Order: sequence, then structure tokens, then C-alpha cells
Amino acid sequence: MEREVQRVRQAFLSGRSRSLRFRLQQLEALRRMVQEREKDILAAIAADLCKSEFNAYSQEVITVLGEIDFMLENLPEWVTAKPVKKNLLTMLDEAYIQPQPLGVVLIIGAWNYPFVLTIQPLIGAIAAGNAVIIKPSELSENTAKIVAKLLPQYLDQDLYIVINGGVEETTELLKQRFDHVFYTGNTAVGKIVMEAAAKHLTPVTLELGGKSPCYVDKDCDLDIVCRRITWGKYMNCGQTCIAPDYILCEASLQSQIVWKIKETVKEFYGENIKESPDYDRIINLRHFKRILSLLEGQKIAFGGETDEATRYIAPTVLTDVDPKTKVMQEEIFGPILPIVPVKNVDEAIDFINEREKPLALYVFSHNHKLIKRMIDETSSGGVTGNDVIMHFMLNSLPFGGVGSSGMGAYHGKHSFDTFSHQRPCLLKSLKREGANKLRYPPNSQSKVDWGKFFLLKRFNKEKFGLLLLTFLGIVAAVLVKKHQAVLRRKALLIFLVVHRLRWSSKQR
Ligand SMILES: NC(=O)c1ccc[n+]([C@@H]2O[C@H](COP(=O)([O-])OP(=O)(O)OC[C@H]3O[C@@H](n4cnc5c(N)ncnc54)[C@H](O)[C@@H]3O)[C@@H](O)[C@H]2O)c1
Ligand SMILES: CCCCCCCCCCCCCCCC=O
Repeated sequence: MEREVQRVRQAFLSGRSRSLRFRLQQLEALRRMVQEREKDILAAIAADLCKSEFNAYSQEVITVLGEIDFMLENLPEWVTAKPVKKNLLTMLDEAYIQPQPLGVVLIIGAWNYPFVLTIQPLIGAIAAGNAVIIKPSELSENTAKIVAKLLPQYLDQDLYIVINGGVEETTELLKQRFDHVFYTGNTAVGKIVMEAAAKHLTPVTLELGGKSPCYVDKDCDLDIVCRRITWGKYMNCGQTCIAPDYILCEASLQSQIVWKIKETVKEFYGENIKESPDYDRIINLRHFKRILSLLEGQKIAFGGETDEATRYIAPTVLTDVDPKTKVMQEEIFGPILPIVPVKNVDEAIDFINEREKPLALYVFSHNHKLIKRMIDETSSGGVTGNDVIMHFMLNSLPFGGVGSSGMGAYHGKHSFDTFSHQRPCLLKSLKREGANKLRYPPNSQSKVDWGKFFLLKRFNKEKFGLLLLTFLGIVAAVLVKKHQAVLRRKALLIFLVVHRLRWSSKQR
């Protein structure tokens, strides 16, 4: 493992990942890989999650292609140095921010959207000029294998490598020194990752999970609301980090919501859900059993059918759920939707705030003020109002958690920033030493006054007259002595005087 990381570091140190041209070439190659090997990629995702090609394409491949296109379009602008505002002391200097790659990045992917959750961070890391080690989730082994097979055929083989394996390999990898670790997965492992990274003072991005609430106000169109919730909850068999985890609503809405979700499930997946190509399966037996255990003691309004052999769990809704029961204590990550009745929006806000900060928050209402209030008075990684999931799809929005749902964010420019160091650069001249005397010892009240003027725009009024006279004297001397080449400096001096006079008149 150590040797592999060394190899990647050597490749990074060669400097070839840094040029804009190289980054664009690699991103184009990645796009070619996705386009040319689409069938293999879709087949791997299908084998891991029992997912139709249509679903795999629209849930994973579209996002990856969209992200690459977005990077290719914007990268030339993002990589350029950005000039910054200057103060009086640096007026004649060059000051800018230069984004630079961090170095060698470790990306640890999750299994639930095994392609997009591994490749989308990779796109950001390449765009920012890094070398990358990718560790896909071992639970989605088919996608892990195809990623390991295809990437070296299209990308630089020393800069971007895939290491497959389980907990043992990940643990070993995490002992190595990286310049950034980007982890997607559960909160418990997130803590392990952060602890390991801390040993090297390596910064981390943690894309974690949590219970994302969905508040349904009585002022809304329940048909539409329930269709949108049904889509986001049962997509990928509920194994979506930002799936609505549970519904909060007034008790009077509960039975209507149940009925409308049931009808929508029929509309989406037909009478025989098991036969629907649009309904996926639980990733493995461990998760299957974990999800079943959440049903114990609950009132099942509909659904609840299961088949262990195929790891099928029907879309299920639970009503009158007691917040103290197990299903409300952990992230469900499966096709079970509890409804917890609350008295009103105040109680819903309290309910959300008494718990860990979720990855997503959903609010449905015709009342825009109510949505804004929910946003103002709660915290979550992201929010979608009057829909679910869709904030993930807009790459101008940073995607990430807050508190126990994660730290840091990515997508689009936010990925580029996550994998870049924003390097502040100030370039001075070795000339103009006169002005610098101000900061050299021995110090004095007059220097402090000048310092206040230059940096704080505050100074001792009594001394102002004297200082001004001295200053004008210097200007006059300079005007007499210097020629064309120093015109810029004269202009600055005049500017300083005018600026100071204006300031002084404001003081009065
Ligand atoms: N925020 C997001 O974008 C996002 C996306 C997907 C999933 N998630 C969250 O991830 C969770 C589901 O994924 P998961 O955690 O089951 O995925 P997982 O089991 O596939 O784990 C993710 C990665 O962690 C590694 N890992 C597992 N145990 C480890 C250990 N003890 N030490 C070191 N590395 C270890 C695995 O090898 C894998 O690469 C849910 O909580 C979900 O909400 C979050
Ligand atoms: C053909 C219709 C295209 C619309 C696509 C909408 C798909 C949403 C995909 C959501 C992916 C969510 C990934 C979430 C990451 C956490 O698990």
C-alpha cells in the first residue's frame, strides 16, 4: 500500500497533473470512457443493485457526464489567478489568489450509487490538478471491478489509481499520508476516517448520512406532494443518502398521505412490484435484516412484504410512529417511510432541532413564508422546498452535510474548491523602500499614526497638520526630482493626500 501511494505521489511531483491542458485532456478521456463503456458500467451497477439500465443511466451516468461537461466549460476560468482588492500599503503591488492542487487525494466511495459517488469526486480532484487514489466500496463489487478495469485504460496510470478491497485495505490505506481524504459513507466510519487523517493533519471531506425529515404542511396539493415523496423515497429501494427518511405532518393529513402514496406506488411500479424493472433491491443480507428489524412493533399502513432470497422489501408506510422506537433512532436507508404526527409547524421545527442535523430537509407547502421559516429555524446539509432529492442535481449548489451529516461539500465549482488550495500571493517590488521604513524599528508615535492612516484610516488629529506638511513636502520633492518613469508613484502620493484630506473632513 505504501509503495502504491509513493508511486502516485511521485507522479504528482512530476508536475504533469497541473497544466490546464492536461486536466482537460484527462476529463475528456474520462468522458470518452463513460460514453464508450456505458454498457459495461450499466451492467455492473445493475448487478450490484438490481437496477434497470434506464435507472442506472439517469441516476448515475447523466450526473457524471453533466459534471464533466460543466468542468470542461468552466475550468479555464477557475484555474486563473484572481486579483484581489488592495489596501493603501499594497497599492502598487500585485495581489491575487492562485488555486493550486492539494497533492495526493484519497477518495473512498459508497455502494448505494457506486458509480456517481466515486467518479463525481474524482472529476473534481482531476479538475483541481491532483493525483488520486480511488477506493470504491467493496459492497458494490461489480462496479468496483469495472472502475478498476476501465480507469487505467483511459486515464494516466500513475496519477489516478484504483485500490479495491474491504475494511482491512481501507484501514491500511488510511495509515498513509494524503493531502486530502474524501469519504462517502456512514457516520461511524466517518469518525474512523477523520481520526486516521488527523494523525497526518490531513483535511477531510465527509459525505455522511442521517435522518432527513420531510414536513408536509396542510396548505399544499397532496397529490403532487405524495408523488414527489414516493419517487424520492423508493428510488434505489430507499438506499439514498438524501431520501426523505420520515414524514412530519398534522394527524389529520396522515390517512390521505397513506392513501395517495399507496396509489402512486401502484402507478409507478404496477400491481406486482417485484416484477417492476424500476424497483431495485437491498444491497445485501445484512442490510436486509437490519431494515426488517425496524418494522418490529410498528403499524404498517401498507407494504411490509419481503423476500429474503431476492432481498426484496416492498414500499412500506408506517403510521402513528412513536419517535422513541428504533425506526426513528437510526437512518432507515431502505423503503420504509414512517409518518410521525405533529401538532403544527412549531412542533415540527422543535422535533427536527432536538435531533442530529440531517443531510437534507424537505418542506412542502404553498406558503412560501412557512418554507422560509423552516429554513431559518432549522439546520441541515441541504434543503429542497416542494420536492425531494433535486438539490443534488444542481451543480451550482454545494452538496454536503453539516454536524453529524458531514463536513465540506462538492459538485461543480465546489468540488474544484474542495480539492484546491486557495493560495494567497502578494508580489512586491524591491524598490520603494521609503514606504517600508514605517514598519521597521525603531517604532514611534508618528509611525503608529501613519500605520493607522494606511491600515485603519484612523489617526491622531493634532499631529495631522505636521504629518500632512511633511507629506506634501515629500510629494513636492519627488515631483521636482523624478521624471516620467515615476509618474505612477506621484499619482499614488497625490491619491494618498486627497484620500486623507477627505477622511479628515469626514471626521469633522
Ligand atoms: N452524503 C452522501 O453523499 C452519502 C452518499 C451515499 C451514502 N451516504 C451514507 O452512507 C451510508 C451508507 O453507506 P455505507 O457506510 O454502508 O457504505 P460502505 O459500507 O460502502 O462504506 C463506505 C466506505 O467505507 C469503507 N469502510 C467501511 N468500514 C470501514 C472501517 N471500519 N474502516 C475504514 N473504512 C471502512 C468501505 O470500504 C467503503 O469504501 C448511509 O449512512 C448514507 O446516508 C452518504
Ligand atoms: C430521466 C430523468 C432524469 C432525472 C434524474 C434524476 C435522478 C436523481 C438521481 C439522484 C441521485 C442521488 C444520489 C444521492 C447520493 C446519496 O446517496
